[in-house]
Amino acid sequence: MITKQFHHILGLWEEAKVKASNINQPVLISYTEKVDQLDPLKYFKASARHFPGQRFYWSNPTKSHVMVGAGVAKEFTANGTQERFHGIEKEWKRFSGQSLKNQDNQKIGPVIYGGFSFDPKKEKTKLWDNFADALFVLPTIMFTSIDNENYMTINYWSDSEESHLQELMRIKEELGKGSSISHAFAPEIVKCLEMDPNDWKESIQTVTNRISDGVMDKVVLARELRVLFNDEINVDHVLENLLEEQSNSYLFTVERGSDCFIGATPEQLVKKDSNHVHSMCLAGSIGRGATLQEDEKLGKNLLTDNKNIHEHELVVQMIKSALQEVCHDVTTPTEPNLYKMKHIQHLHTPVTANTGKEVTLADLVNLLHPTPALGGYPREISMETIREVEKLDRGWYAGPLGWMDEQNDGEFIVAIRSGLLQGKEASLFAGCGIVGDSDPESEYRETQMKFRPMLSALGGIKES
Ligand SMILES: C=C(O[C@H]1C=CC=C(C(=O)O)[C@@H]1O)C(=O)O
Ligand SMILES: [Mg+2]
Repeated sequence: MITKQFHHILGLWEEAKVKASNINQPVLISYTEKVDQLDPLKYFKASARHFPGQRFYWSNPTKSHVMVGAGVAKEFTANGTQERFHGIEKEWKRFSGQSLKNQDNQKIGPVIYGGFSFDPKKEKTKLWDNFADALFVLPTIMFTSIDNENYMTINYWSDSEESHLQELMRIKEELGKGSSISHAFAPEIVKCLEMDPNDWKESIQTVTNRISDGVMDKVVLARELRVLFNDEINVDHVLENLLEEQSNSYLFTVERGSDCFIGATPEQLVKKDSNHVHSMCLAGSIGRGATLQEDEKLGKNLLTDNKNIHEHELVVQMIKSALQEVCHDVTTPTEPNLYKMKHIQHLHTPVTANTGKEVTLADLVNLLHPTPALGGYPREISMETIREVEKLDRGWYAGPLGWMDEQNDGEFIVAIRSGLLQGKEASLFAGCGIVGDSDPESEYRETQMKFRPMLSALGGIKES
């Protein structure tokens, strides 16, 4: 039976075929419909059956924006340093600029999502083989929830087969029902491997010495914790735990075959919504207290601690001056406030600005990444120092991860508090901002604290 909806889908397909032959390239069709309330996690779980290893999850801290993508309608990649941000944007524009849609809702349409490695110049290891320096996906099917309104989008091409469109319709109906399979048994940790803590602390000392010599002001050094389990890690289960425990963070999951990059980050890099730009300075950390009084005391200590204020201020200055290059009305409060999550609290300064039509999302990411919250200050010398001193392959850890739509709006976060899941292994990453008076021992403890969100979601630490 041909439904009215399928008739519409076929109609757009016929229209796209004509357009494709005129412009001599395949034309993308993006069909969106409003759907009833649907739990995004159930949708994410359900999509594993048809799109194993090809799922994406994104939610902002307030959950006013949730996206779940599945399948690959098109992939956009770039490797190496040359213009990777603009390269992806340009290629996406080439297709999205010619796309056909079934409705004029400017909010919902085709979206690509993905991420960038932290530093394309760093020597690569095999660990991140499945994650290119720039990799974005236009999903086959996407669920979007914006301000509690829910939509399903299917993306197909002028050169698709009719049988493929029928199959898409069928899968869309099935996914709309969701799946509530839950996994009661999480695998157990067999072993945790880390580089010798003394070697890491020595590298902190090397950097503080250089900072004291006036070579630079700040460098962020990270370390990796490799966690081995007695069984395969279940992505759905980890995401479910993160959703429960890290409600004040952006949550993200990018599956690439048997690998999955997942995390719960509090840190936004940039959001562009028409001419409005938002960014965030997040640097300077302390733990959470067991009682309200203790917690407030810790927060107060952080707000008045000179080392942390300096670590934070370098980020504020850099983000403000980077945005001032292409924006006007760059505004921040004069003092940082506290951003609290389950295991940690940070100094936080929100930034807003306005920009002109000619400025693109890639321009903004290119200007901002890496901020001194992940790289250091000044940028070049701190990046060279990380390449030289840090004994790990960051891959997508601390890189920009996010989405862009066809109006060139979108949002990128900084992919920290994250881990790469590969079968029975998880590689977790955590870093901290090193300034002149950093103490190696307390920086080490700070990274331990930053591993906790992922360790806990993996079932690795028992919460008190
Ligand atoms: C580099 C990380 O955190 C950054 C973000 C917030 C606070 C930070 C700090 O206090 O050192 C770091 O700059 C990480 O979590 O791996
Ligand atoms: Mg710090």
